Amino acid sequence: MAKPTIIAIAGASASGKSLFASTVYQELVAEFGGERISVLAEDAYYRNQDHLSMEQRVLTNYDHPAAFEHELLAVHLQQLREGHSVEMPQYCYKTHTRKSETIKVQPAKVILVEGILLLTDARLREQFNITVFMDTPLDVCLLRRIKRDLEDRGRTLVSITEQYENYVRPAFFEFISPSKQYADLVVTRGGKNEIAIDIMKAKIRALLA
Ligand SMILES: Nc1ncnc2c1ncn2[C@@H]1O[C@H](COP(=O)(O)OP(=O)(O)O)[C@@H](O)[C@H]1O
Ligand SMILES: Nc1ccn([C@@H]2O[C@H](COP(=O)(O)O)[C@@H](O)[C@H]2O)c(=O)n1
Repeated sequence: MAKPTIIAIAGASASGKSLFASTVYQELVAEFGGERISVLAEDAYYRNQDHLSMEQRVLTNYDHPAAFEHELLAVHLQQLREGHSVEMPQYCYKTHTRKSETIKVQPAKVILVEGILLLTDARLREQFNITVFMDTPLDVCLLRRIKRDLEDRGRTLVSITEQYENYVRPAFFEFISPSKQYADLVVTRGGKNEIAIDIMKAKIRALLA
């Protein structure tokens, strides 16, 4: 197989990365089938915390680069680049650790990967051929994050606001926002920006042609 093109989609929490990646992925799978494009999530590479108590897990700063096993993600991207499948971990936001099952990700001509800190790590940046930054206003992200964390991640309003003030907002200014300099493409208005979705699909179609 010819070397794949790895496309990274970064940006703040709840900026629309997953929605953008999954919309592009699903619409292209409908056209080309599932064998030519794969998706990975940086969140799947949060460090395993099985050895910690629940009280300790809650105290982890999940917005700091140290929370991620980026070294494993870099190895997996390299293995996919070389045409090997990988076992991507699965993560549970309610237990703050990995599930016991993994998901097999097949090598493909185009690989999408999305996550908050992807562009902050030079080892990962080396692997990316195209980089995208979701530039959604932080107040919009916060409102979406509150709704999502209440509905999907088993959080309370108190825990969401404490985590946001202590970790999420500071990490945006320290790590995420400065990493925008590494983006080839900056997308405004989140994961429903249809023009940006069409541009990304057109680029991928050209790569798959
Ligand atoms: N442009 C948009 N308009 C309305 N809702 C959006 C938009 N982009 C994302 N969302 C919603 O906001 C939430 C967070 O989006 P998501 O793609 O999961 O963000 P991220 O992966 O960056 O954390 C989801 O519920 C998603 O459906
Ligand atoms: N146990 C965890 C792990 C991560 N988070 C938060 O998830 C955010 C990253 O995921 P997005 O889908 O929002 O990009 C990050 O900001 C962490 O704070 C968490 O709350 N708990």
